[in-house]
Amino acid sequence: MARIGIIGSAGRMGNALQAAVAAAGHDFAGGIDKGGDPLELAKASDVLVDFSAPGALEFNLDAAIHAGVPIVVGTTGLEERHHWLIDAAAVSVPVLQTGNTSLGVTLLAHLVREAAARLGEDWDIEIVETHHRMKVDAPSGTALLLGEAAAKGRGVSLAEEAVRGRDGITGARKAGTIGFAALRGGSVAGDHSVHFLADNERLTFSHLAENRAIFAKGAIRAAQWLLDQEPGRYTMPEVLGL
Ligand SMILES: NC(=O)C1=CN([C@@H]2O[C@H](COP(=O)(O)OP(=O)(O)OC[C@H]3O[C@@H](n4cnc5c(N)ncnc54)[C@H](OP(=O)(O)O)[C@@H]3O)[C@@H](O)[C@H]2O)C=CC1
Ligand SMILES: O=C(O)C1=N[C@H](C(=O)O)C[C@H](O)C1
Repeated sequence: MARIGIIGSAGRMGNALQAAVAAAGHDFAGGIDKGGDPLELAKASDVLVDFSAPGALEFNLDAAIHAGVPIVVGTTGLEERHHWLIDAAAVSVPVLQTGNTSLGVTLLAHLVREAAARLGEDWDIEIVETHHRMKVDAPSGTALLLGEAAAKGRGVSLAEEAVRGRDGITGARKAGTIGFAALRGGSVAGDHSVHFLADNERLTFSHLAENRAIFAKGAIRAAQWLLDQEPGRYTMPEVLGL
C-alpha cells in the first residue's frame, strides 16, 4: 500500500484518480489544485501523480526531486522545454510521462509502429482524435504519442513530418507526412484513429475510451510500479510489460 498524492485532484482526471487509488487499496495522501503547494504534498506522499496543466510541471518536478519521490506525469500539451525538464528530473527520481496511461492505447501504439514499419510511404498516415468540449490542447497527447510511434516505425522524425491541421489551398498531400486532425465536442472521453491510406485500400486502427477510469487505473498502476524503480525516465510499455 502506498500514499499517493494527486496534483489536479479536483479535476475530471483528479476525481477518477481518487476512485482508482481507493479501488487499488492505496492511501490518498492528499491533493492540490491551482495555488496548492506541491512540495508539502510531495513530503506527505510516497509517489505523486500529476494530471494538471503544463504551467505546473516545473514546480511539480522540483517538488518530487526535493522530497525524493517518483512522479507520474499525465498532463498533455507539453512542449519541448517540458521534455527537457522531465529528462533533468529523471536523473534524480523515477519519472513516467505519457499522453495516455490506458492499456489499450499502449498496445495500439505498438501496433501502429509495426504497421508503419511494414507499410511503405505509399500508405499515407493520418491521425484523427475526438475529445470533449472542455479539452484545451490539440492535437491530443495520445495523437502525438501515436504519431511518434508511426514515425519510429518509418524511421523518420515526427517533428519534420507532422502536418498539424489543414486550411485553405494546402496543395496536394506531401508523401511521407503524418497528418493530424482534432474534433472537439460533447463529453467524449477520448477517441483516436490512425488511418493508413493507400491506393484502393485502407487500414484503420482505433481506440475508444468509454470513460476516464481506464486512464486512472493505468496511472495508479504506473505510480505503484515506479516505487520499485531507480531514477530514470520510463514509459507505459515498461509498466505493462508490453
Ligand atoms: N495521460 C493520460 O492518460 C491522460 C491525460 N489527461 C490530461 O490530464 C490533464 C488534466 O485533464 P482534466 O482532468 O480533464 O482537466 P481538468 O481541467 O478537469 O483538471 C485539471 C486540474 O488541474 C488543476 N490545475 C491547473 N493548474 C494547476 C497548477 N498550476 N497546479 C496544480 N493544479 C493545477 C486544475 O485546478 P483549477 O481548477 O484550480 O485550475 C484542475 O483541478 C490534461 O492535460 C489532460 O489532457 C487526461 C486524461 C488522460
Ligand atoms: O484531455 C483529455 O480528456 C484527455 N487527454 C489525453 C490526451 O491528450 O491524449 C488522453 C485522453 O485522450 C483524454
